Amino acid sequence: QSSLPKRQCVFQVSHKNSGGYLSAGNVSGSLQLCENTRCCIAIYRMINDQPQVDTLACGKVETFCPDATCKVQLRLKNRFIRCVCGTDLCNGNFTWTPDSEQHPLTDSISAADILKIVVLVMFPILVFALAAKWIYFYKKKAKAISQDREKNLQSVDPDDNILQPCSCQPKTPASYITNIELQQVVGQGHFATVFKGNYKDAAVAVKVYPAGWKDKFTTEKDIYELPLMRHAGIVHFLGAGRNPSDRSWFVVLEFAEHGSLHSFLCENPLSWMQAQDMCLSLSQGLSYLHSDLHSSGVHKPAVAHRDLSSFNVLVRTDGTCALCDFGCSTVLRSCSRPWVMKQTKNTMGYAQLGTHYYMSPEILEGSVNLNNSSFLLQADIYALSLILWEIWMRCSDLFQGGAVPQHLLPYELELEANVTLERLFLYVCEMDRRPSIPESWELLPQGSAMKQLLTECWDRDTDARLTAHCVVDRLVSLQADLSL
Ligand SMILES: Nc1ncnc2c1ncn2[C@@H]1O[C@H](COP(=O)(O)OP(=O)(O)OP(=O)(O)O)[C@@H](O)[C@H]1O
Repeated sequence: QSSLPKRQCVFQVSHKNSGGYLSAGNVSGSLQLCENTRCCIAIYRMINDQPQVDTLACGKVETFCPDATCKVQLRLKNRFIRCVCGTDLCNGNFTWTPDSEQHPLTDSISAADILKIVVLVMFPILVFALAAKWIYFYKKKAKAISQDREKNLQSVDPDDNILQPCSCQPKTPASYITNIELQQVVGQGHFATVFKGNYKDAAVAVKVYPAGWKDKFTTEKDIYELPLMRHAGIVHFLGAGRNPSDRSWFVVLEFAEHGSLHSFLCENPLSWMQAQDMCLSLSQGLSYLHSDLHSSGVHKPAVAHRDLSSFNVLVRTDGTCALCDFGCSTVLRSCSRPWVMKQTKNTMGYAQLGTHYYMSPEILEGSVNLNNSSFLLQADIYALSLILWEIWMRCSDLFQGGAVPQHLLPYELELEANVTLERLFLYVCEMDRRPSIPESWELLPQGSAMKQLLTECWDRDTDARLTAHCVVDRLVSLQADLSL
């Protein structure tokens, strides 16, 4: 690229996202000389069915732009039109007619593009319709479950045959999950209700799925039952079954006294050592989940969590963290690289599954390569970095001389609560922005290492992100450097 003259693109940005695109190359008037790309970009916002310029600039991330001219690509519920092209000033020459919107790209799109559009546009609609139906169904069931909560879970239905863990796991005795007394509700997720339960005077957590959510239940149970899944960084699985009275499905887990990391951080500021224990145990859990292990003839495949957030991390009494909620997870089979996904249909629905604050730029944008599932692990790393940021933002030792901020979700400050996917997309993908790191951290001995760790994990370039194993090493050496 260095021997070629720099690509010239028309430059015009709206106030909101000028920061991100200004850095893509030197601007002179309405002309920009691209620094690291040969692609120009044009983004139009649809207002009253008419496109209005949002951004014209050098592309920030595109490395591949085979089209010489600016061809319309529909994006995000048709509210934005975007094109990427690869000739000088090509982004200034954009023609649009309502027909091109109604029949998008019929002349030029490939089968892969059609698939992408179907996945991005049709799938969310389908999921939304199913979700609405489910909410109705679920509310009825949840009410019934709450009314029954004082009753014991009765013996499992032998016909369901789900208490047969894989041969590599210690067998879960059927008697273990009988006669669990359900107490109060401790969590209400999208799919299931989590109760605190009592089994032989010991606290357990019982996650109850309504009868219609067998798929979700099975995905989660199958992940817990993988060989060698017992690890301090993963909540301990005790058994699974079906309640014959209302046909609901349940998994029984170790009970984490402090509940989710999110609620813990809302209520508790942390010392540096507490924060460090949490970051380390969480990263170790993820590193273990991502690892492909062979031990004594037993194989644990790599697993991508795919819904990592501070809501899906639990805090134990000793202050360590454990991963939970594997209802969206995917097992990666690794006979030969690149990774092969076992559950491809799950992968297509990724964007709808994650808690959206934590969705990585490539997932938000839908630009992932579905043939190479290592992107699933890299998307987990992006989410991990946001959780590390959340933990450190509640660490009072990192705000000496000032009050520790209240707990905030990533991007909550910048985009307010209940941010839409569209605003998140603009902020994270188009503007390439991330949660802000306090300037005062630069004065701390560990500040620059923390900043480097976060920025390398939430890098726009998925291949540049650290592995979970590497995050563990960095956290350990961060602590070791401070102890010197
Ligand atoms: N083992 C446990 N011990 C204590 N609390 C738990 C446990 N498991 C889950 N919870 C609580 O229940 C909440 C919901 O659990 P979980 O995320 O597994 O449910 P879900 O329906 O799959 O949620 P999601 O909406 O994220 O898919 C957690 O955020 C946590 O507060």
